[in-house]
Amino acid sequence: MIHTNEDTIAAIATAASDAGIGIIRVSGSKAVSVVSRFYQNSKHEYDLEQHANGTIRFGYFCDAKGNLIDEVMVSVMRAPHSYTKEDVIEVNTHGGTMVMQKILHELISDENECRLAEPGEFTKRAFLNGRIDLTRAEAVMDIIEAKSEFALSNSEKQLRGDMRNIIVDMRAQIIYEMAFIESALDDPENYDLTDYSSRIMPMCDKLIRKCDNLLKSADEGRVRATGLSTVIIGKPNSGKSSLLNVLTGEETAIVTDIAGTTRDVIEHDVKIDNILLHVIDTAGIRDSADKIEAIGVEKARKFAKEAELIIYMVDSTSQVGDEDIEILTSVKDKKIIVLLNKTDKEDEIIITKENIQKLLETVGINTDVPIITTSMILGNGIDDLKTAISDLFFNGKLVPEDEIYITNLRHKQLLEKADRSLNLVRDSIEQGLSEDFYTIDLHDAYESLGLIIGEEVGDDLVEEIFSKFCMGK
Ligand SMILES: Nc1nc2c(c(=O)[nH]1)N(C=O)[C@@H](CNc1ccc(C(=O)N[C@@H](CCC(=O)O)C(=O)O)cc1)CN2
Ligand SMILES: Nc1nc2c(ncn2[C@@H]2O[C@H](COP(=O)(O)OP(=O)(O)OP(=O)(O)O)[C@@H](O)[C@H]2O)c(=O)[nH]1
Ligand SMILES: [Mg+2]
Repeated sequence: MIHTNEDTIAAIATAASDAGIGIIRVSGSKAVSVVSRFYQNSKHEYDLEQHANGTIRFGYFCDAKGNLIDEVMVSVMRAPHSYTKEDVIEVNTHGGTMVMQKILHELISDENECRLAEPGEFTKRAFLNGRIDLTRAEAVMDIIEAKSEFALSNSEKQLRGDMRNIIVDMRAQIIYEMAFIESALDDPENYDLTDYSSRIMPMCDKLIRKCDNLLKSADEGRVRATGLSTVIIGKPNSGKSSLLNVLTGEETAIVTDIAGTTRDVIEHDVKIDNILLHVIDTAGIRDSADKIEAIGVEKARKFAKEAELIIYMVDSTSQVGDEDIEILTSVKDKKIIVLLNKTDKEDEIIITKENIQKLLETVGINTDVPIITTSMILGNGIDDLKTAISDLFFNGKLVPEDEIYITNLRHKQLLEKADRSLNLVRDSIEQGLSEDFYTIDLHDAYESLGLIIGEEVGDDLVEEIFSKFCMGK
């Protein structure tokens, strides 16, 4: 059967796991009549067709033969006042996977009337029916996937329409100039292009700056949203796994006093204030005859190479030397924080911050690398570590700013394209080319920005974007 946007669709909107309540959502012109077939009110006196909009009522959901499946609550939201702008019914059942599946199965059994929704199809309809633009539809997905305070708050801003408004505003400025040029070329008597280039130049610069600022936010936005990949490396027994455990607040990794305890990499997401870190604990680096340990050491080096942040762990009660130089050299171009650990063993400390400073100089690492004294046993130095991370990556700003960050690769690429087109407009102006030259590039910029909010976007792209959504959304 060919799926169309006119079909009535149904899907489980809540998680596919046992929960208190589950919602099965139905959308489309047949929604009310399809659900009516299975819905009974306690006194049989009540008809779904009469159900007041936006209200919820108790009743029974029975199968086609009239056998009770579950007691439910049903809400009706008629077009256009619904999520999809179509008639929407939500059946609230007990949230067992079995009961939700059974009800869904009844609803979609008669395929001509109602079929299973594709992933993201409800939100796709909200977009196609004009309730939300593409950035807001994408925000819905981002909210569901958000794993940090930042990711969530940024996506909520996008859902609110902040991104859309910026783009709409930029496009309005572009189309105004395009219209002006066109009118002037058609009707030179009434529209004067004398000195026009000195007027359009500032506008162009402003738009380019806007693009550049948004693009700048993209890299920071990604780190903030998906987490900073952070690798803890150092010699065996320095306290790397202890740090991971302190950060996660649980026994995530095995800690013993035997050098070479950690062999494989251990990964864990850790939230530090508003920053999400993807922390990777690794095997202590040394030459090992043990085959398994040697593989672990190789892995540690590989992960360190791909990391965005290196936490270099040093045992302050143990000599530093060639091995440290060798490890630090391999990560010298990364952002590094050095932890000088085990400082609770006051009498045994032989390595100081100054020694580390010298070591870093030997390796040729910038001397403003933070060196923090810590004790994993006492939990000392963790706050300093947090501050150092926020300084390194966010200039000390931990609270998300009110500005919106670009976190979507599609938006980033289209903004880059618009940026390039606007720079071409700028070049044309500088070269004193005639106005009709600008319009081509202005139009390209206008189109690229339009694709971000979903105007002039083709069916293929719409399919691709919404197919990444989850079921029932
Ligand atoms: N039960 C339930 N909870 C949900 C949703 C839902 O669809 N059902 N949502 C989504 O998945 C989100 C809420 N988003 C929504 C956005 C708009 C409309 C809506 O009906 N809008 C209409 C009418 C607005 C009104 O009456 O004020 C409109 O914009 O025209 C519904 C939900 C999160 N929680
Ligand atoms: N006194 C003291 N002992 C610590 C501290 N941090 C870790 N230790 C101890 O040092 C030993 C090694 O700690 P681990 O966290 O397993 O060290 P590691 O760097 O993961 O070691 P490998 O996995 O072998 O590379 C354990 O006995 C820890 O209890 C600290 O700050 N002070
Ligand atoms: Mg370890």
